[in-house]
Amino acid sequence: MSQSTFFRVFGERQDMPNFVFRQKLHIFMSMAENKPVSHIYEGYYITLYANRVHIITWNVGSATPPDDITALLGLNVGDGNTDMYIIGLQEVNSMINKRLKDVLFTDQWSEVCMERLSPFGYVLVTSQRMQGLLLLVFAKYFHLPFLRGVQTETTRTGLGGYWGNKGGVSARMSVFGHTICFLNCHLPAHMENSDQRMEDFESILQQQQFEGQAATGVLDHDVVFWFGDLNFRIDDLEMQVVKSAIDNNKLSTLWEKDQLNMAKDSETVLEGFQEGPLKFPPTYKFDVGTDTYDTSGKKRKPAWTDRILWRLRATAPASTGKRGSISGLTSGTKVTQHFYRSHMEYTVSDHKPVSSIFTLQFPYKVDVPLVTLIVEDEWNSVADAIAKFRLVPNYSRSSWDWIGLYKVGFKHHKDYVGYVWAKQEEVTFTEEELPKGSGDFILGYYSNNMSTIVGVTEPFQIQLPTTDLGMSSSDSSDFSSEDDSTVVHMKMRSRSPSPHKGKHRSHRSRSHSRSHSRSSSPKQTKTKEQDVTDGSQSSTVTTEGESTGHPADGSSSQAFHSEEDDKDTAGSGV
Ligand SMILES: O=P(O)(O)O[C@@H]1[C@H](O)[C@H](O)[C@@H](OP(=O)(O)O)[C@H](OP(=O)(O)O)[C@H]1O
Repeated sequence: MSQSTFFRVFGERQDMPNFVFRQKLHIFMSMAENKPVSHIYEGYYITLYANRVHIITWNVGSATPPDDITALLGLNVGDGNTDMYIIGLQEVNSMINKRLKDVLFTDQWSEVCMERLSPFGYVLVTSQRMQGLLLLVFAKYFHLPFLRGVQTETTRTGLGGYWGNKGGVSARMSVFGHTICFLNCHLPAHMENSDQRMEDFESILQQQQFEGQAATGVLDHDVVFWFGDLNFRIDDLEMQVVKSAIDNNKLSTLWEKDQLNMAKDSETVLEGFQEGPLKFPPTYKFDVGTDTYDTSGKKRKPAWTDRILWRLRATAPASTGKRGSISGLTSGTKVTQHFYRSHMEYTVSDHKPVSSIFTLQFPYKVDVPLVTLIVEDEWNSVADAIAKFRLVPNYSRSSWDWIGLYKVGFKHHKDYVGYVWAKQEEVTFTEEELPKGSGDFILGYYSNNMSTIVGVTEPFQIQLPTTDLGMSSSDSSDFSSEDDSTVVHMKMRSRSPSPHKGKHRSHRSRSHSRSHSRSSSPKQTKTKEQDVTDGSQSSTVTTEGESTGHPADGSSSQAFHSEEDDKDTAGSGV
């Protein structure tokens, strides 16, 4: 690649010194050939591998979700470049009757978040609930194959560790090969409990241990985001002084009395944690339905109870970057905070939500999918409804792996239109089982051993002539013998509108490798699971018992849980 082409393609500065160009080109070429790049040259970051993460924390005070959370999610102002949404809530209504309902159905907060985010291409990666604490992790659907080793943890610290009204819930994963942990905490309330808050935080860190070789403790992760209702208060200052500072926008006078800021100087457990400046007024405590600080008999002093911090594994001194952003540098990963703000317009709770947007920059990126799916750009007839797939060597395959057909705008991996067991490298979707009507769809390959989608296609259009659909079976819930690679057409659960209106984009597989062969006629599949091994790639196959359920029920996932479960996949470099 010539220097001028490199500049044009990657938008790099024309006046880049030649030696920097050569270093960057070297990194780029190494990555293009899937060679890991283990170090950074002279402090120059290649800017290709940035992930934008939007974090929200909100003590919702048992309220039902407000009508519109568009502004909270920044969907009205965003440029669509956010890769992940992390939503940490506290005090989600967990009265016993509500809790039972939430077990049977999705809770209202998860539902409203999925409802708003799915039309923009975000799917729920994982969620964890512990009484009032709820953590939701969303990502653009095409990132799913690169979010691996997803695990969650919960720790109760209420009533001496027996009650989950206080504590922490976390989700960890490797994101394009870099380990990240998101920890949502609700620490003890009240002014006098600052030490207890620190003790509980330490206890949460100690107790939360994940499986696997890489990053077993929260602080072992390359990046940790710690957020929640941390409940720290403003010491010493009288109510009137605090309120006057808020009214006169003299917030800096309150910073040094903020208990969390003060604890940073003395508590070793807080070493390395960084936080942006608190330029928004304290987010606690408000009269519900207003922007007025507490007028109740409790007369709580305003405080920054709701916080978002981050930590890089091997910390270097924080530096102030361009445009006042805060940066840190370690292990080749860089975190830049863009916003740290509150949302005063939300009044359903006695707390205001707080949000922050971060860019994570990585010197390299593991972005080779474990499974590459290949489909036609358009399915205009039933004969087009074929998918082929290739597995990377050492992929821990299961005979319960399946390929889901998803309408673009789907909410989570179970929100499929239909599926086919992935028993051989070419699978067909029969006429009866194709979705009715037209639209943009993707295929996702679900790994039973990893409990996640490990390969996706780009959107393709299904638009079948009505005659093709005329013979559709009225009973779409039937399914055939498991020996057939047969799509089971499921009733759509909680479907969302597609963000793509009409315009078809011609894509096949989301991967580096784009070989686009397909046979002209659908192959009838009768392969038994023991024969599934792809001769050219020697993938391993886990052989289990018979399945009678649909894949989302994970009929095999408990009884036949592979030892490889939850590991960052072999051969993935994660
Ligand atoms: O959720 P829990 O575990 O029941 O804990 C309560 C919660 O932290 C409330 O925010 C707090 O009210 P304030 O925010 O008004 O302090 C209340 O204090 P209280 O007992 O003084 O009402 C706590 O008991």
